[in-house]
Amino acid sequence: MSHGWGYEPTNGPDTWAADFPLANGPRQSPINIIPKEAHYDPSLKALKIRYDPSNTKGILNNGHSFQVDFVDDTDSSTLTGGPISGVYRLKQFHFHWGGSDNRGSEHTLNGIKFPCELHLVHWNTKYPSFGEAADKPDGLAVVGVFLKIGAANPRLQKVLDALDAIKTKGKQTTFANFDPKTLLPGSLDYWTYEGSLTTPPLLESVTWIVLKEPISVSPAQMAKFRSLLFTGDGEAPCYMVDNYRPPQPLKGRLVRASFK
Ligand SMILES: Cc1ccnc(S(N)(=O)=O)n1
Ligand SMILES: [Zn+2]
Repeated sequence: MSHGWGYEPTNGPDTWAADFPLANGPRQSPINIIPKEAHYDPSLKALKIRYDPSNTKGILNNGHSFQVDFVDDTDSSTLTGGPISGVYRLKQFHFHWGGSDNRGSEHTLNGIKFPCELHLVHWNTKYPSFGEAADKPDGLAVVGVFLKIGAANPRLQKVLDALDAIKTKGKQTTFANFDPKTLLPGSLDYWTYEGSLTTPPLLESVTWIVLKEPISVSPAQMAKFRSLLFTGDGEAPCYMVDNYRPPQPLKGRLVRASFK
């Protein structure tokens, strides 16, 4: 029985191309961002992010990360402006992190890894649903935020306090009235490029919007991320760590900056 994809040596990023040939495609993510090689584009608009905390639906351990899901049947939690056209609706947010503080992010800056990276996933409402949008070249927009070791971040705590209830794969619990905007840094300056989902099916449908300014996370808070399990109840436990894909070839793509 073929095991599913994951982040272990036997099923990790270097093996994904076997089942997901897009892994070697022309617009794969993440990438290493080299700020000096990014092109300032004065035509890029400011990001407009409006989230309604009452859209928060729940929190789930999906066996690869954990995600906070949002009701997306109206335009009440949206991303507009920035490099995108039209209205994109918030679907969920999740994180990627390392087994220690020297790794964990998917995007890197001048080759530097952060301990963690937040992804806020949005889909283009020109399509009827996330599922319909997910395989279109302009279907998704993901806002990426780096987490940097520093003071404890009080805005993360409500999310981290919910993790005890979703320790194993498949567990979910209620999670309500959370405003993901509180997780964003003060500056919304960003880099943007055309890329893909960073986990299978690796669909090349994502306009990436990576914020320049990180938010803080403490070592103790990172330990909380690492307390989750990849494995389900009754399976030999495997801690959920190093759930990140390394940077992929740029293949001639332009990385634009919204700031000088
Ligand atoms: C919803 C979803 C699926 C797969 N991968 C991603 S990611 N890591 O590119 O944001 N998001
Ligand atoms: Zn992600």
